Amino acid sequence: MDWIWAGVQSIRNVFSIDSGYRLTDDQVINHFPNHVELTRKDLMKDENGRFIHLDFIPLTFMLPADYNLFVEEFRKNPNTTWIMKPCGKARGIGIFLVNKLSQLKKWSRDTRGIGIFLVNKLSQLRKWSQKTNFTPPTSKDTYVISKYIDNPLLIGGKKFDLRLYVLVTSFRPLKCYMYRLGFARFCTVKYNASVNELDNMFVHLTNVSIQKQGEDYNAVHGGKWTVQNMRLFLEGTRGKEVTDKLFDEINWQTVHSLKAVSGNISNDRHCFECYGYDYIVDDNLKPWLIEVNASPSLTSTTSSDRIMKYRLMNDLINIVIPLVRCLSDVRWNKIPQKEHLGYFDLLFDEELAQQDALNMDKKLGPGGMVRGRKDGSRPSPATWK
Ligand SMILES: Nc1ncnc2c1ncn2[C@@H]1O[C@H](COP(=O)(O)OP(=O)(O)OP(=O)(O)O)[C@@H](O)[C@H]1O
Repeated sequence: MDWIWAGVQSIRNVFSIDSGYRLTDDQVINHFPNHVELTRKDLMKDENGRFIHLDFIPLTFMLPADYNLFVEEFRKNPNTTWIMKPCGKARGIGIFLVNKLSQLKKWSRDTRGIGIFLVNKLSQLRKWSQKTNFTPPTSKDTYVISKYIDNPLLIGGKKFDLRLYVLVTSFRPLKCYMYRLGFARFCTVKYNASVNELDNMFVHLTNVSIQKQGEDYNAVHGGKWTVQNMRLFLEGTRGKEVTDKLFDEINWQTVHSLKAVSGNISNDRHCFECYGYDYIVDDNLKPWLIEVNASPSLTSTTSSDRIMKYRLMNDLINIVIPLVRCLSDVRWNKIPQKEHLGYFDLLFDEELAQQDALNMDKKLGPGGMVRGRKDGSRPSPATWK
């Protein structure tokens, strides 16, 4: 049996028709062929090729392609701050905040090859393409610009985000697991939304690679808190009910982001994926999905980090390997017994949900209706549909 752990670059070679490589019945690999559908900043589209707009993802535009749409939106709310991110990069590289259109114009002048300009006639485009010998922008040239969540929940006055690990063993039917040992990553400098601090990345970006460069970085705890400690803190300060609701909402958003792309993913049974989900929680305790990483970093910055990542790999192997052994029969995507899940919890099993729905229909009879919860919160995992 072969367990292949490949980088996202190598995956293209493995699945390319030219490589002539075919996975055998006892081989599994850690990415789906087109996993980028969920993780590339500019690619989250539905099966009809339309951008997915989910109310838990900050409003986002592509630049330069959506510049006009962006300007329209900007003018509606001129006091909003936006965050610009280069599409093909990670670890906070090339990110900056914008709160004036003039900053964007300056950026477009300073950035060779990505002139932003307004077009209202096709003839202008034609002229431009002749002049520039038109080549479509590559991911290197494109940026996403997203509404900046400027009211993050602060702990000790500092902004943080959550890194959660989600294992997907099948997209159709969707089967996914949430890891209990995720963590919160804190900024080293107290949050300050004032315009003067917009350039201060130690205030705004929670990436460890950025924070590590700051004077106040603490190498012992690495500016991290386990999700479990975060949960306890929130239960103590805000109450159990709202804390449970927050984490239910995070689980629900995760499932919905996966379901949104599930129709587009090549659901190869040799593949599994361990995604790194990044969430920011705002001061109303609403979680916002910021990014999904297909290759979450497995390097460690502290000793507890090392132990956690070791456990993560161990638990992941314990789930995936038994599934590989049944690749050629119907058991290949069965959910393992609870005691074999380690720190993973089953997040969603579409087969189970369909079965539940069927049973519910039978119970209610024709025209029956399933009501939501009285407090308006989302239903529990077993019945997510
Ligand atoms: N819309 C937003 N509102 C507030 N903060 C944001 C927003 N988007 C990103 N950030 C902050 O910027 C950081 C970097 O953003 P993001 O994770 O999207 O970029 P990245 O460079 O791809 O990082 P990674 O290495 O995690 O892939 C986040 O960790 C978060 O702290």
